[in-house]
Amino acid sequence: MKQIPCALTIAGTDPSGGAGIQADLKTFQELKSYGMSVITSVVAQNTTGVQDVLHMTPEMISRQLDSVLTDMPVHAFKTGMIANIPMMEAISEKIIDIKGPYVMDPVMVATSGDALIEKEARAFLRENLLPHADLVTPNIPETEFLLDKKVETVTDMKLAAKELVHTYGVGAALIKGGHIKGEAIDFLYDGQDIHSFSAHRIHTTSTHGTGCTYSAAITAYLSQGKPLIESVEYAKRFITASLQHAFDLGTGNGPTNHWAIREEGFRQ
Ligand SMILES: Nc1ncnc2c1ncn2[C@@H]1O[C@H](COP(=O)(O)OP(=O)(O)O)[C@@H](O)[C@H]1O
Ligand SMILES: Cc1ncc(COP(=O)(O)O)c(N)n1
Repeated sequence: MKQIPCALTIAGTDPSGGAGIQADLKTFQELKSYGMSVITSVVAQNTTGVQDVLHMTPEMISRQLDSVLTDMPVHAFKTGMIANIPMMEAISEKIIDIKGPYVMDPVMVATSGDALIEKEARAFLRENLLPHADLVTPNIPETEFLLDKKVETVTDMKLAAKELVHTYGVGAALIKGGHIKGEAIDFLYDGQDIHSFSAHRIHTTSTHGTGCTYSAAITAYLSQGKPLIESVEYAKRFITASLQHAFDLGTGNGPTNHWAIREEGFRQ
């Protein structure tokens, strides 16, 4: 029987469907991996910002992880919003048993500017969860929080990727350049070489959930057994198309278009 690629996301929710668990599951589905999810926080949010948050207990996160891990294969998984230290402890205890690659999207602040992680938890994430990850995908502000220094140029981005791997023990680091001027260029350091992934900057305000969708696409491709560099390359095309055809929905920063590859018609 054909093996079904299975991808898991451990993240917060977005009832308006553009970010978090909802974006991840849509992306897994679109890219033909079987999607599974463990919810860390229920977030009342939409394209304009975050209205309220309810955190799951660490016990409930562990129970959800047990439900998945005792019954289902996980060929790759990602983490997104993990708001506090007890949640991080619960997650790090369970994920060490998962064999598939781990993609960490170190979610800290929503596009709207609302904080999604407690300040004291940032260092804990870096010291305790990051070393378990095969890939971390910070945007520029997240890279600055993780390394406690300014990242302003492409040279800074490349150095930051190397520092995350060599000093903090993550397998590979992809620094995303959505927040600097010019080309939308991302740099991946895999422990050996720097690889760049570039796209023309698209003039759109529909960027809600961009980081979630990108890391979910990488996770989907990894769950299918594609190598890291190829997974990032395909995911970059996916996120660029999703931004190019982004939906004009909501009154704030609209969601990206998870169906975009059908419109672009490129092969996966
Ligand atoms: N306006 C844009 N045009 C094209 N690509 C973009 C644009 N904004 C972001 N990207 C790309 O989208 C991905 C997410 O990047 P970024 O915005 O930095 O992350 P986040 O959503 O986590 O803040 C990266 O590949 C980045 O280069
Ligand atoms: C639950 C959750 N996780 C992550 C984000 C970040 O979204 P973005 O990719 O726009 O920075 C979000 N808004 N909500």
